[in-house]
Amino acid sequence: MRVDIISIFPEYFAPLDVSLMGKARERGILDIRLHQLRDWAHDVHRTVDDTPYGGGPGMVMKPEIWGEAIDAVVGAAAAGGEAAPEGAVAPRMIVPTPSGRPFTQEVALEYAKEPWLLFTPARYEGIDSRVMAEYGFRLRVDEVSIGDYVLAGGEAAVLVMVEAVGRLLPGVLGNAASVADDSFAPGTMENLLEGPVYTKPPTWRGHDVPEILLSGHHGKIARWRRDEALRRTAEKRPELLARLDPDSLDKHDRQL
Ligand SMILES: O[C@H]1NC=Nc2ccccc21
Repeated sequence: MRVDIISIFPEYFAPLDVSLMGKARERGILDIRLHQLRDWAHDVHRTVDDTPYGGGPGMVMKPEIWGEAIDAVVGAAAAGGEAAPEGAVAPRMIVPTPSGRPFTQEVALEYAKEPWLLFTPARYEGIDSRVMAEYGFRLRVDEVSIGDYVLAGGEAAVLVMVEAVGRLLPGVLGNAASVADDSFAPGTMENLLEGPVYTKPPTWRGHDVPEILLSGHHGKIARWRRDEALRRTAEKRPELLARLDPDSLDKHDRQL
């Protein structure tokens, strides 16, 4: 998967050089390319923002700069100037914004199927809306929020999304099974929070690991884990239980 990120703070993405994402890049599973938005600002101060029409606080990011940057990143491939990723003549454009649709595990799975993503994190009050309108015709533009709170800019949201998507790509996680057992993963754990986890020692400061986990009885362990997931979900996120497909609950579940 190719991932292009255009930002005035490309250094913000240094964390993508380490750990799982770093290894995925070294192994060519993820091809992340960072671009400094100001490279397309031609005035001496490399200005990327201006005051909002209609008044109001803060600044809005200028459409011309974004247009030139996106054309340069996308156009090079679309014009054949640069090898576009296999099967993609244009990327999916993802605009992090508090006013976007919720970013969920389902959206991460959707994005993980894409050969090419373009992230356009904004600072200030956001990007002039005509940029999304302009590219809405040529690319699939998706305005997405990672949560109902306000950040200083979209860069942190891009880090969250790249990690959530990157870890789903084949070969990134050592043990593929761990994707299937994720909280919110489709299938048995869909809409359930993961239960508690334990490792050695069996007793620590007087706290014992639940006996069942030491029993080696895989059927009972799976049952205990599902019970704990249902209990934890009921306690912390009851609204998720309402989304559970009743047919996915067995007789035992219903007794909880
Ligand atoms: O994803 C959003 N969630 C909350 N705040 C934001 C601020 C800037 C960009 C994106 C977001």
